[in-house]
Amino acid sequence: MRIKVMKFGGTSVATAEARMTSAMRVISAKEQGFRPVVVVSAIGRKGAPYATDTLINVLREIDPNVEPEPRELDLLIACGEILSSVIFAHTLKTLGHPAQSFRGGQAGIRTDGVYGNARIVGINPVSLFRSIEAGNIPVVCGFQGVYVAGDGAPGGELTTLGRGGSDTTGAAIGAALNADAVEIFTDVDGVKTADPDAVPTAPTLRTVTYDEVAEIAHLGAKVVHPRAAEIAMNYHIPLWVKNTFSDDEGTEIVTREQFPGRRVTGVTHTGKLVFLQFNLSNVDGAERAMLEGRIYETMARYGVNLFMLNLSPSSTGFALPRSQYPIVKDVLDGLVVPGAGSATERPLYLFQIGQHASREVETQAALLEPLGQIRRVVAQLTEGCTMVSLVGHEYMQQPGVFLAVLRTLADGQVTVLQTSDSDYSLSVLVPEAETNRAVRLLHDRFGLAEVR
Ligand SMILES: Nc1ncnc2c1ncn2[C@@H]1O[C@H](COP(=O)(O)OP(=O)(O)O)[C@@H](O)[C@H]1O
Ligand SMILES: N[C@@H](CC(=O)OP(=O)(O)O)C(=O)O
Repeated sequence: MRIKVMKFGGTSVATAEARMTSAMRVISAKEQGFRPVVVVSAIGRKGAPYATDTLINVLREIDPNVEPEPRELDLLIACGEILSSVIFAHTLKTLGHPAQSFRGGQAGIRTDGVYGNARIVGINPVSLFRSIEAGNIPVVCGFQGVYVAGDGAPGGELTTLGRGGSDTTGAAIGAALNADAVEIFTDVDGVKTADPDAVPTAPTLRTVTYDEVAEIAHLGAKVVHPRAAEIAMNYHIPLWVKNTFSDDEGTEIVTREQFPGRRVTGVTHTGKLVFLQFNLSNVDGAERAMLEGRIYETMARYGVNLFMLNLSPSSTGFALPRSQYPIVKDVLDGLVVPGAGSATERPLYLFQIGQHASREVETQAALLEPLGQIRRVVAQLTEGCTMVSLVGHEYMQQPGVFLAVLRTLADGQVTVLQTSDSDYSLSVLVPEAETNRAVRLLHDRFGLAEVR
């Protein structure tokens, strides 16, 4: 059985017309002899009545000061994909092609119990195979699964896979069904050398490797979810990114062996970030590792996505998405960590975010005053920044690339606040207002308009 998984993003199912275009692509795959399995995202983008962001706001608007429970939020936002899959399946039916919609759990997608950012732990595709064998086109809700705890609720708990997670559903279903290909349909021709909003002339890459695309995605390009690229790579599933609304051939994602060589692939940028640099010069040498451990354990426990990590004998720091900053401020500002030693001698480390102590920190300080010596661990706070990254393979560690990045930005009068690198990327933290300019400068400097 030649199965093709076809994932349609929010814009590809946004209107009846868009759904018709998407449905015709599914029918065409069926006519070519494939057994299509569809994965859909919620209808439309921010502002559309059933888009994920709109559903999140339904709870936030009740009282912005009360964070919704992640479990409840997942139950609500998963409705966006449920609505979308039923409508899409019915659209196919009206065109004469039997179709059946499936919630993530009904499609056999099991996850861990991390609401809002669950990971798929296994897929039992039996219901999808049955549906296909009965002549249907299954239409699976993207971005959701079910967590079944050993002694928990018998039907399990609904979970979502993190923003943009329908791509992950597509790749995972592709792996579970041993699909011939997974196609991610969106509103651009494929993976481009930069976000077309920043560089409208950015060309579409014809071929990228799984690790390049995972890096591009991790460093901010929404076009494919990094976990989708990882899953497709691990299970050797051919992956494509295509435009629902054009006949462009799209981007094929392949292994490094299939596409060796050295190049700069693209420039990406993240959304708004906040940068925190903790001054540890006040901390006894032996206790630094303990405090660093405490900071990073806390970030991991709250699922905070960290960028630009740095560690030195006197400080440690990282950038994080602006949207996650309230959680971090909540847990770290005013946190008290006792140092080693007897109750009367040990220092009490008091965390403070920003140069000016909040009321929370001052209250803690006043309460702790009689108990021992307080040592403040102050984090310098830089708000309103983004990370711009040059992505490529076998290139980043070449002598001179880093210098070229810094010179280009200096000549363009872009302030660089921090830098970091990995095997596949070089990143700079810049003021948010300079993001698009920095992307364009690097795109020009590395000749990306010519890359294919
Ligand atoms: N390097 C890139 N290549 C292609 N698209 C990109 C890139 N960086 C950012 N994007 C953005 O990603 C969008 C597609 O992702 P997304 O909004 O999640 O679509 P969908 O709703 O179809 O899943 C494009 O409209 C484009 O603006
Ligand atoms: N609807 C979810 C999941 C998703 O993947 O959406 P899209 O494919 O439209 O990016 C979200 O907005 O996060």
